[in-house]
Amino acid sequence: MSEVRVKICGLTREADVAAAAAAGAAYAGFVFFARSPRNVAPEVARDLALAAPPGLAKVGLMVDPADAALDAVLAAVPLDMVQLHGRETPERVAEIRARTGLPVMKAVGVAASDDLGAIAAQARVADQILIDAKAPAGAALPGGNGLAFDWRLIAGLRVAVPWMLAGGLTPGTVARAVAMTGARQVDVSSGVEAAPGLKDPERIAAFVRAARTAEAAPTL
Ligand SMILES: O=C(O)c1ccccc1N[C@@H]1O[C@H](COP(=O)(O)O)[C@@H](O)[C@H]1O
Repeated sequence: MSEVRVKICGLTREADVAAAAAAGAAYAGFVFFARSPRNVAPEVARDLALAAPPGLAKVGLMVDPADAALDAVLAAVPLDMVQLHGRETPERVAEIRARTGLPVMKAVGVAASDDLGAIAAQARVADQILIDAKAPAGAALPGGNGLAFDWRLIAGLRVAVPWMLAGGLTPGTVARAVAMTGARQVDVSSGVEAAPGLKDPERIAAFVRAARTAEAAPTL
């Protein structure tokens, strides 16, 4: 079985990009969302993206972006994928995919079994699905809250496109999350930080190691 692929999200400094690459991450995420402590201006993200070595895919995270915001980010930053973390409908996901010409990963928040239908609906148009913990009502951020959900809800789930598990993962929990869900890709932000927006290279390395040593349970 191939190794679990890791995305380190919310990178704000060149040293964090270097740490993600050195640890063996497959994806580096940049957040374009003003309310986030990980928000980066497009010009900053451009420098970070240019500092990323080949093989590290650059993902731009946006929340319900207007076309003008999308265009501004895409014009400045050499991205490999767009991550949509808002309330984008499947129709809007398809539109953004066509507009940007990039693969789109659509985040779906999960708190209960009722939330699982959205995964199948979005998988009809998105290139990848990010299964994240649903943000609590009134949360300032739709993601990046360091909260996990009940992984049993998605144990054995089949998704029509590649998917990634996110939500409150840490170096100490990621192996169990992979074993319980069968995830072959995982995404982390808060769990590898020294402070909001500042990654810790040792935690990044420990996370990637732990994710890769995890044995996934077979899907049902
Ligand atoms: O990280 C952020 O600040 C953020 C802001 C707005 C939407 C999503 C955000 N992060 C994404 O949330 C998940 C889970 O993060 P965590 O590990 O629980 O902190 C992750 O996919 C980030 O890509």
